[in-house]
Amino acid sequence: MDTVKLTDEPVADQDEEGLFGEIDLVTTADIEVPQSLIDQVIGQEQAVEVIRKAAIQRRHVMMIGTPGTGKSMLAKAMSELLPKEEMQDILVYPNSDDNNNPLIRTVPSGRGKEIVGAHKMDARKRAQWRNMLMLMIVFGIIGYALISGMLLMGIIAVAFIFLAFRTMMPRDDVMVPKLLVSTSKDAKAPFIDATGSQAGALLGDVRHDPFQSGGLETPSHDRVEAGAIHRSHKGVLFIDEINTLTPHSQQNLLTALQEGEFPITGQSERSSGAMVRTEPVPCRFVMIAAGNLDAMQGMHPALRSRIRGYGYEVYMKETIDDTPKNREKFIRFIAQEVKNDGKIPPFDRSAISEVIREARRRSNRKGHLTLKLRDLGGLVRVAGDIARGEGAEVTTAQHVIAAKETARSVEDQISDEYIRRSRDYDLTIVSGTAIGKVNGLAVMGSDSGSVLPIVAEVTPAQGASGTVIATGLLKEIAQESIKNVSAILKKFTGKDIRNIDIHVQFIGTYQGVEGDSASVSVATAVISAIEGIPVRQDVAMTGSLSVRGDVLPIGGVTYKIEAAAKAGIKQVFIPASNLGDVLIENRYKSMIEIIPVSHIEEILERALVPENREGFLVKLRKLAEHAVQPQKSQSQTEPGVA
Ligand SMILES: Nc1ncnc2c1ncn2[C@@H]1O[C@H](COP(=O)(O)OP(=O)(O)OP(=O)(O)O)[C@@H](O)[C@H]1O
Repeated sequence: MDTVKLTDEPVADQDEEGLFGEIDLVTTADIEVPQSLIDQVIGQEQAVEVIRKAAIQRRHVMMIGTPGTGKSMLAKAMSELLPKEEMQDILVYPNSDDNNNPLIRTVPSGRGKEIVGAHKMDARKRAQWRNMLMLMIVFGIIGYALISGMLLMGIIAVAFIFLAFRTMMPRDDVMVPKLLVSTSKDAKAPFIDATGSQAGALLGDVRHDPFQSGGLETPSHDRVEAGAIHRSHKGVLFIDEINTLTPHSQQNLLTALQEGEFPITGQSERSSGAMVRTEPVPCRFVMIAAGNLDAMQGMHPALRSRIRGYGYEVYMKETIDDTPKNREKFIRFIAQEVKNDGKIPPFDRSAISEVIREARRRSNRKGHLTLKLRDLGGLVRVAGDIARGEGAEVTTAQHVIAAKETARSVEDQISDEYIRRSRDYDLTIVSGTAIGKVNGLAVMGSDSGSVLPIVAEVTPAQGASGTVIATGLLKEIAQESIKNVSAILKKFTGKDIRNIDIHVQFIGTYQGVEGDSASVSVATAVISAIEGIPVRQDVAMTGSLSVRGDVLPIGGVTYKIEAAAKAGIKQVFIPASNLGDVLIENRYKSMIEIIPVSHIEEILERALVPENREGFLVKLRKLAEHAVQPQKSQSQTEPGVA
């Protein structure tokens, strides 16, 4: 069993040669940033290929993946790639036969404004003519009244005429069509983001009219509003988190996709707009639906089937291999973010190295770089802002390191706060020994670790046979993993656990425990409780456990080790197969010793207090020797034991 020495050399120095390979640059200003959006996409080659194909054929696409991996960027890029089409303006006209069924007309791009302008001009002329006529009549009456001395009668007649003109003559703007969707001739295909839209914003709406009579009403065609599906006519309609749309909206969206046109009606039942329904309005858009895996479950099956039948589904990658070619792309990514921001100074080689190191760290996987580039872009911008604030010409590694401190996730900040609180109340003890208590490790959110104390207690069985009772906010996999621990207990304690109930408590699990990475800690805590051997509290551990006691890899190892170091833990046991994933910050390296392990026995040997463990270890070895003979047949039955 080895402990791991991590050097304290700044990474920029360690890596710089290998990191930049053939690339000759002083700062990111030397890197050329591609013009088109699709060429700016990093690491999602498969998605890029799908988008290119789908654009040529005008197919729909569903992109599933983690937020910030470039889904909306690809959707925008698709609108740039769509084959050039004649754009159309959409107009809505009053219908003299049925006021509640406004008419829809499409005209070539740019004509819509001209038509509405011409109608308005006409209406203005008619209004001027009418006003002139009214003035002439009024002056005539006043003149006659003055001559004939019937002034009072004259005033009454003028008022009557005025009212008659206002209420009985049709209003001139009533016949002016409304420009529902306006496009310009040279514009690219529209890109409309309808994420989180209510039914009205998505499918169009007709506004309510509080004055529905007496000449004060607004004509129904004037109250019609286009929806995102209409505004994206001949372009791209992007909907992220598609599962958040109501089933009713999804059903209507499906109809719009199938028909290529969709009438607009008032979406609120109580509004006067609900009585209005236009002729079908064209909406031939390409839909890009996006979301994480949950989105697929919440999606209307018919809508999903429509996309599958007439388009592509693509899964967004979360990491890419850490190869020279991919690192080159990452350098270009930093250059892109700097250029797109426009205000921050370029990054020098040391700053680039630091960002790439962070990309490795955030990938949570050995030999990989993260593709959650929105977050990484955030780090680039914060580092740039710090450099700019200092008036620096270039952004350096120091600025990136400072940015990492500033741009910490809320989970990370909460985790610190939790560590402080648990110290105040002695919830997490990082020194001395205790029976049945182990410092486990957990991940909060996606990038923050925390120490998770686990306590076990053994009592005589209440029922016919012993049970394992776990408390704390445990999700399904965590519950399952605890059941599996009983197989280990039989093997490692040699005791018949039918006569005992084992209680396991996860302390302070406000966020809930997912996954089975606490199973080594549970096993150690329970063995300690059953055997009455104290566990060192200055150690922490993480790892999944096979029913045979092998320690299996887990996620988030870097963040877990950092959390243990922050809490004051001196040694941490991690699965040996996770060793390559460890990319902890330099400042933690001298604070903690990392011990890779392959089997629970290695943990027990180290974590149980030496004075008390010898008898147990001798027994353990004997049990292991016994187990060698029948191991083959036993291993086939073990997985069923829980
Ligand atoms: N693959 C990528 N290549 C280059 N830049 C990227 C990539 N992914 C994300 N980015 C950067 O992150 C920003 C945000 O990404 P984007 O909005 O496309 O993510 P998303 O997957 O749509 O996330 P969400 O689902 O939360 O909307 C982009 O504008 C871009 O600057």
